[in-house]
Amino acid sequence: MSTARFPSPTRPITNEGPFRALLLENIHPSAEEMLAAEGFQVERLSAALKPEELAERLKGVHLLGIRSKTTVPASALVNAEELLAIGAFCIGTNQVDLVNANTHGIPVFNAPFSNTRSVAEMVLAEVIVLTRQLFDRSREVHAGQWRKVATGSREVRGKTLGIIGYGHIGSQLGVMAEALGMRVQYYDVMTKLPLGNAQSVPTLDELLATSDFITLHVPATPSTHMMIGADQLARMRKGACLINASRGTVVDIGALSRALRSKHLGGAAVDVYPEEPESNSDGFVTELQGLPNVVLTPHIGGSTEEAQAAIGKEVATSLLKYFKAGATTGAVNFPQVEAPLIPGTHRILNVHRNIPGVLRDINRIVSDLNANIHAQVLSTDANIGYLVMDLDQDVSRPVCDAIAGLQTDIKTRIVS
Ligand SMILES: NC(=O)C1=CN([C@@H]2O[C@H](COP(=O)(O)OP(=O)(O)OC[C@H]3O[C@@H](n4cnc5c(N)ncnc54)[C@H](O)[C@@H]3O)[C@@H](O)[C@H]2O)C=CC1
Ligand SMILES: O=C(O)C(=O)COP(=O)(O)O
Repeated sequence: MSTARFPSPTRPITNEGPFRALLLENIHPSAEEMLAAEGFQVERLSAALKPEELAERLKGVHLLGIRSKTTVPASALVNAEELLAIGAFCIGTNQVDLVNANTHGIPVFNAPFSNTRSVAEMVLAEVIVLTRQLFDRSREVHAGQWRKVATGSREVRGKTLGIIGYGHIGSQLGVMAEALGMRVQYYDVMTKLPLGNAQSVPTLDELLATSDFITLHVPATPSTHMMIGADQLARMRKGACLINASRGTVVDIGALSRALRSKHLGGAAVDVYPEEPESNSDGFVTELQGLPNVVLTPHIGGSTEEAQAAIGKEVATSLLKYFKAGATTGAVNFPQVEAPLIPGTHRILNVHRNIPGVLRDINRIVSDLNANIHAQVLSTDANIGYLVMDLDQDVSRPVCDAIAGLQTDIKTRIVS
C-alpha cells in the first residue's frame, strides 16, 4: 500500500459519452448487461491482466471491473485519466493499492456479502470430507482399489471447529456447523457477537490448541500475513485439520507441507495460494500436491452461480450509482456521500486535496459566475475531500474548467 502521492489536476470529465467499461476475470454477464443498458461500451475478458497490460488497456476506460487476481498497483493507473471507479467483483480488495486509487480520486467498490454463504458451505463440506478422508477413498475406488477402512475416519458431531476471523463468513459457518452438532469457538481481533452457542477464545494459541479443525476467514492485511506458520501449526492438536479459504498469504505453505508430511496434521483443505495463475489455461504447482488427505481447490470458495450472478448485479449497481449520481456509499477507500439528485439542478462532483481553503476557492468560482449553490455535501478523509454540488444554473462547464485550474484539484466531473 502506497502513502499519499497526488496526481496533477486533469481536465474535467463531461457527461458526454461514449463511456467505456473494462471487465476482467470472467465477471458474470449480469454486470455487462446492466452497464450496457446504461449505454456503456463494455469489453469483457476472461483472464486477469498484469499491471503493465492493464495500464495500456485503461486508456479511455471509465469503469474497471476486476476479481481477486488482477492487482492494481500505482503503475497500472498511470494512463487512467478517464477512470472514474473500480469495481472489485468479490470481497477482498487487497489486490488494489487503495491509497493510490483514493489520491487519484477513484473510489473502489466491492461486494461484501454476496459470496459469503458459498464459502461457508464449501468449508463445511470440507470439514466432513477431511474427517472421513473421502477424497482419498474416492480416488482409490476410481483406480480400482477397494479399501474399506474405519481407522482414522470420524464423525464431526461433538468435534470442535476453531474459526479464525468471525466475520461474515466465519459467523455463518459457525451457525451451520452447530447444526451438525459441532462445538464452535472463534478467535477475532474485534469483539464479535457470538451466534448460537459459539464461544470466543481470547488468544490464537488457545484456539489452535483446543480445536479439531481450524478454519481461516481473515482478510489479507499486515496483521494476518503468515499468521499460521510452523509455530502455530505445532500448537494444533495432533491429527487436527487446517482449512484455508481466505488468502494465500495467511498460511506458510512450506510449514503446512512439513506438518502434513510429518503426520502432525491429519489433513488440510486449501483454496488460496501465495501465487495463483491468471487464467484457467495456466499450469499450477504447489508443494501440497500429492499429499494424502489434502484437498486442493482453485480459489473457488465464492465461485457459485448464485454468488457470481448476485455479485455482478451488486457491484454494477454501486458503479452505476456512482456514475449517475456520485454516490460513494460502500466504497472501501473513499469519503462516503449519497445525495439524491434534485430535478432542475446541475450536479458537479469534485475530488480535491484535503487542505484548508479549497471549499472557499470553489464557492468563489461559483459566485463569480453568478450561480447559486442549491445543495452541497462535502465528506473528507485524511488525504482527500469529496464534494457533491448541485447548482441552480447550468454553468457546470465553466465551473468545472475553473476548478480544474486549481492546484488542489484531483478530479472533477459533470453529472448533469
Ligand atoms: N476463497 C474465496 O473464494 C473467498 C475468500 N474470501 C476471503 O475471506 C476473507 C473474509 O471474508 P469475510 O468473512 O466476508 O470478511 P469480514 O471482514 O466479514 O471478516 C473478517 C474477520 O476477520 C477479523 N480479523 C481481521 N484481522 C484479524 C486477525 N489478525 N486475527 C483474527 N481476526 C482478524 C475481522 O475482525 C473480521 O471479523 C476475505 O477478506 C477474503 O480475503 C472471501 C470470499 C471468497
Ligand atoms: O471474494 C473474494 O475475496 C474472493 O476471494 C473470491 O475471489 P474471486 O472472485 O473468485 O476471484
